[in-house]
Amino acid sequence: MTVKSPAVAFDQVTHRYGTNTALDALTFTADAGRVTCVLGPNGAGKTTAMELAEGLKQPQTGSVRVLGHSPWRADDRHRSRVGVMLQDGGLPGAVGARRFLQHVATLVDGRVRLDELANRLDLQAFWDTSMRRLSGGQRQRVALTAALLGTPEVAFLDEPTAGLDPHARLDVWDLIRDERDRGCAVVVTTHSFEEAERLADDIVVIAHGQVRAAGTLAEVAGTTGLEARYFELTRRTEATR
Ligand SMILES: Nc1ncnc2c1ncn2[C@@H]1O[C@H](COP(=O)(O)OP(=O)(O)OP(=O)(O)O)[C@@H](O)[C@H]1O
Repeated sequence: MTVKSPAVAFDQVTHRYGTNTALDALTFTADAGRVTCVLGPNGAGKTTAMELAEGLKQPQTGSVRVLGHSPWRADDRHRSRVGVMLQDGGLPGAVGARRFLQHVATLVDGRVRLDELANRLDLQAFWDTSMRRLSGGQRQRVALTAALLGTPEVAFLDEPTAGLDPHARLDVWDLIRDERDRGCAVVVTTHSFEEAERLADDIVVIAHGQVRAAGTLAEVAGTTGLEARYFELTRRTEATR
């Protein structure tokens, strides 16, 4: 029997900003064909972990592997297999969504997908408005489309539904499930228990740069439910306040 290696693997990853330890021997995996939701309080280290996996930061200690490669050293071919939605969007302000996404589509061979995603996320409603004039939720949908245009094998989505209205949130959840069902490893950071419960196959709870729990949703939620378990795992003590 062959054992498939995980799509994403953090092994004993420590990352410091000066004297501040953002990640402390962080170890977890995420698999193809599953949605892995990463939960944790503000400052827990989620974005730092995502940025390491996206190849935007150089690892200091430990190993990060995505599709078997070190993301920091990865070439263009590797990058084309990975979709990234950053927390701040990173979108240009002056152009409209249509021009921006058409440009991205030519880079990742995603012209056919652009029509599908634009329909599903209702982008035509603001297609030609310059991105600086879009609402936060509209920009989120453009950023998500850009991340998925290339039909990636791994997608890192940093709080993909933050600020979305309830309809848009359902559309995004459906889309994420379909990405998972076609075999993509989808890694989602979120502060929403509802989102994690409705979307996640697997859960990773991080606090102070360490994994406090990892496993299937049922394993992590246990008998008390995800929210109660989360508060138990990330409880603030006087020493950490
Ligand atoms: N560029 C940076 N320079 C210095 N410290 C940083 C930098 N980026 C993050 N940090 C610190 O690293 C720690 C982890 O931050 P990170 O952004 O990874 O957390 P997070 O879990 O994504 O938080 P949030 O839920 O608020 O997005 C925090 O203490 C933060 O202040």
